[in-house]
Amino acid sequence: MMQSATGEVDDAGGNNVPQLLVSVQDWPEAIAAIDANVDLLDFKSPSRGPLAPVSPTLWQRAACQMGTGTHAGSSNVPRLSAALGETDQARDVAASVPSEFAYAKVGPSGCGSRAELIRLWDQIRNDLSPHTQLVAVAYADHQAARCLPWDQVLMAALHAGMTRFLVDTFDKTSASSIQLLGWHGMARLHQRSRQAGIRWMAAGRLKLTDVMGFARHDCLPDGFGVRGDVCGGNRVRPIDRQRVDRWRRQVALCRNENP
Ligand SMILES: O=C[C@H](O)COP(=O)(O)O
Repeated sequence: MMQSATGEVDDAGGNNVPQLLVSVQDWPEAIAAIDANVDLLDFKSPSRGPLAPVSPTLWQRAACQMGTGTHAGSSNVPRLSAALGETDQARDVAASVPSEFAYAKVGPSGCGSRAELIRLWDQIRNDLSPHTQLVAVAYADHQAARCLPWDQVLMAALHAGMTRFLVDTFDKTSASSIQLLGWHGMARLHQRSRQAGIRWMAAGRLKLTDVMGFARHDCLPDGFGVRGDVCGGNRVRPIDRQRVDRWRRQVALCRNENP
């Protein structure tokens, strides 16, 4: 078992990083992702926004089947993650997230100050089970989302005692997080997260070919989050199992090259 700078034990097993998170919108997609051995199964409704929630019924189903590790036919038990939506929507649904979920994420759009963001996180954390960790989300296109840039979200997360940080994009029709921040920005983000002892995950219209770019620029995150690229570019279409397999192999390659 590996312990992070924040004292957290790596529950995925030793230096098994980076990990792969795949966002799914229904149960057939969840089964495909589980069978492809993803590390994190993230429930999200991609046609309704960057971090829109699925119905609580689907959360319950996942909790029942995965919480007990009884998904028939697969030995893989990924950890569960719930996208809660942006601000008010997240406030409405947070209390319905089953305690079997390891992580939840709230979109920060419209939170233009650190105080506002921390108030939102406090409200959501209050409604989540103590077993569910809230992940701080920054949008690389923060101007489009009318929220704070990533470095200020990271500092706020540190202040609020959060230990996980996701960089994503708000506008899913435009640039990727890499195009928005550049490799220089990604390297800074990586360095600042490491200094802060916060685990970070890269997302935001990433492509399979980007994975090795992170390795080349010496800024491999603790995880990659993907949806659009495993759907063949259109994130509202169903995920393609072969594409998930390719992502899993590529991420595994990083693991082997960065022991
Ligand atoms: O949390 C990860 C997101 O679902 C990424 O979605 P995307 O790859 O379509 O930008």
